Amino acid sequence: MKRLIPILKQDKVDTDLILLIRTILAASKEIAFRVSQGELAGILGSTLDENIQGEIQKKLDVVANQLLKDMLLDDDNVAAIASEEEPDVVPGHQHGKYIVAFDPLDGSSNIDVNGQIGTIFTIYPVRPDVPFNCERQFAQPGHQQVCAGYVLYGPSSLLVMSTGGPTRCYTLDLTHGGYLLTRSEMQIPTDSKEFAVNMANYRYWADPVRGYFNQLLSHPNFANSTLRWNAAMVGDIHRVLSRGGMFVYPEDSRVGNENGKIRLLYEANPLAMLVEGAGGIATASGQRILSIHPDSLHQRVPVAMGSASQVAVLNQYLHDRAFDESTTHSTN
Ligand SMILES: O=P(O)(O)OC[C@H]1O[C@](O)(COP(=O)(O)O)[C@@H](O)[C@@H]1O
Ligand SMILES: [Mg+2]
Ligand SMILES: [Mg+2]
Repeated sequence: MKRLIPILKQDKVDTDLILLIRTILAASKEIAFRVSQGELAGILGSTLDENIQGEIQKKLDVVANQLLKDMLLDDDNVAAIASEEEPDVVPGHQHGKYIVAFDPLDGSSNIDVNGQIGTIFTIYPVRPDVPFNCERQFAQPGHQQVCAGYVLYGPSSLLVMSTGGPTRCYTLDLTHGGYLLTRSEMQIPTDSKEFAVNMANYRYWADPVRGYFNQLLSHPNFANSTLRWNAAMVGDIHRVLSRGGMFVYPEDSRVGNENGKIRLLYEANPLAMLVEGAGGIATASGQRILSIHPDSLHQRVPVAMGSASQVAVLNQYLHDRAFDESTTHSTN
């Protein structure tokens, strides 16, 4: 089985970037160990603190965030970091070549029930035109990412990562502690019957979104459709990368959810790079996610990503409904 570092060298990845990836993965192994220890490691349950998202932080959110922060700030290649659990940019080294953003623990609501959880990360080159430690460093569209990945802490710990080429999957080998290549090129089937959405939010959706899911649940064209929802985007996207399907988190009428729940910088962008690298598509209201120019660290985007034709059908439906509504209004 091939090991990670020789593969990155073969892919001609910059040496400093390889060292930085190694730093992130060292933190992920420590998190994987704590996760496997569960209550024995005292990582279950909540803190009394609220993060910038207005969510009560889980103990493991805080532990994972601190582990990644400590290790990254020790790395000279890092100019600045951003995290779901940090309100602002955390400055690193003035001459660092890269900036890193991460969701230290994705699927927080699954922690106390031993469900699937993960860590999502993304790396960009530092912008030479703005100060190394300011928020504008992170105002780069997703297609500027030089590396994106997640570690899924499940029955086995898996790393899925791209440095711009294929989306590859590695398994953490507990016998020698390294990630070994287990899937050299993940390819998403173009079509699928599986979809992932939190249907309980139906009441908050706009009519066109409701209309699409009404069709999905009743129209003969969509017979045999199957719903899967892991409550951890990293787990749902891993299933999509492994056997196809579509992940959707629409905008809705709840306060704060005007753009849905998924954060652009450290959730949507890295997962979009992996999905596109595996032949799928990743959109926000029909627009390519990787072309969006971020305007704030924790901004959210409505998401539809996965099997290309499945996502295209959804976007076409929403586009047609929006068009119908606009023509109806203009003729009234
Ligand atoms: O509670 P809901 O509506 O099912 O939302 C689940 C979604 O929220 C998330 O858990 C948000 O991520 P965090 O756990 O990192 O906050 C996603 O992973 C998941 O897809
Ligand atoms: Mg998350
Ligand atoms: Mg999180």
